[in-house]
Amino acid sequence: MAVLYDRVALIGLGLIAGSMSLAMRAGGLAGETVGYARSPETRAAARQIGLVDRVAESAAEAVAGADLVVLAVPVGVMGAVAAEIAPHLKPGATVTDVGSVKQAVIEAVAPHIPAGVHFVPGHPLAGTEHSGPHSGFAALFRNRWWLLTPPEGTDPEATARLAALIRAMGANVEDMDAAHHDLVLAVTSHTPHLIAYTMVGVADHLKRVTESEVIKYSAAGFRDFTRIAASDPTMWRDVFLQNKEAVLDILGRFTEELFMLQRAIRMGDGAQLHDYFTRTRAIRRGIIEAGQDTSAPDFGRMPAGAATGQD
Ligand SMILES: NC(=O)c1ccc[n+]([C@@H]2O[C@H](COP(=O)([O-])OP(=O)(O)OC[C@H]3O[C@@H](n4cnc5c(N)ncnc54)[C@H](O)[C@@H]3O)[C@@H](O)[C@H]2O)c1
Ligand SMILES: O=C(O)C(=O)C[C@]1(C(=O)O)C=C[C@@H](O)C=C1
Repeated sequence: MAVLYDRVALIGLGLIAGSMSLAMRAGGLAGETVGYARSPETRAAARQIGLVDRVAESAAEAVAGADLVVLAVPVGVMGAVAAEIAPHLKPGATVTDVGSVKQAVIEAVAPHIPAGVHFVPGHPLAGTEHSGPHSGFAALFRNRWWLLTPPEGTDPEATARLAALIRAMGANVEDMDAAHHDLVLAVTSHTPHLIAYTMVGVADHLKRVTESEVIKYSAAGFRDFTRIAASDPTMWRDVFLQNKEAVLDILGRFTEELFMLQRAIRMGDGAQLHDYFTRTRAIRRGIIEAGQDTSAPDFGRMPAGAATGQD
């Protein structure tokens, strides 16, 4: 594989940045990777395991001379990090981010990007419940979608080069409008996470009544909820605060459906329940027939055979 960027700076050294670094190393895609994270413990851990080629002591040092800068921090601090690095960006460089929310990140980051530097926002639809410098792995993005939401007027060459890097890491790239992205992700990722957090919270309250039974007899469905509910609290706090409108919209619809099902149960309306579950089963079967495996944790997995990157 050819080197696509001579120097790549990764700001934040957690699951996503770590996985990118390892994937770029595996494919020989970057001349050098330089990383920075705010906490000295994270920088020390990254240095110890050789997560990047070089760990910098400041964000400014990390981005100096970098051809690609990746913002891989919680969405709530993207703007502050962009402000910090802005004066140190190399003319002609590309800045991208991997945040789970796009409109709020664009609003926070774009005003800081100097003329002559390209900003191409993005979001890999791949992750796990783990975080931190030890959690990354090179295959994370393989056969997953990676959405790019370049605002109008973004340099097409900068976007195409970033897309080539993403494909070389094994993912498939699609462009999407940022507002549409936020609504889609509110349905497929953000609200499901909130529901998982809530369900585990309910079980925790119940534990006082049932003692250890909740854990002891937890079946696959509840186990999947606990996996999702183990996700990083800072990341998810920021996602809900930064994608507030779309999540509240979907949550409102969810609550209406839940009340409707609650009423059907109370009224003993078996036909309504059966009809509803028949419809949802058809949706799941339709997804599988289209070749998309939706088994947790892969909301972002591509239809089989859609990968165009290396394997
Ligand atoms: N975890 C997922 O499943 C997933 C998937 C796709 C996208 N994302 C997005 O990717 C981004 C990173 O998520 P992650 O899972 O890699 O998180 P993580 O918690 O594993 O890593 C975040 C890193 O950012 C660092 N950091 C925090 N504040 C900082 C600051 N002000 N300056 C410099 N470094 C700072 C932390 O020290 C840590 O190294 C988030 O915006 C998240 O929404 C996450
Ligand atoms: O599999 C998981 O653990 C995830 O939560 C990954 C997941 C998702 O919801 O699909 C979470 C947040 C992201 O922004 C992208 C991917």
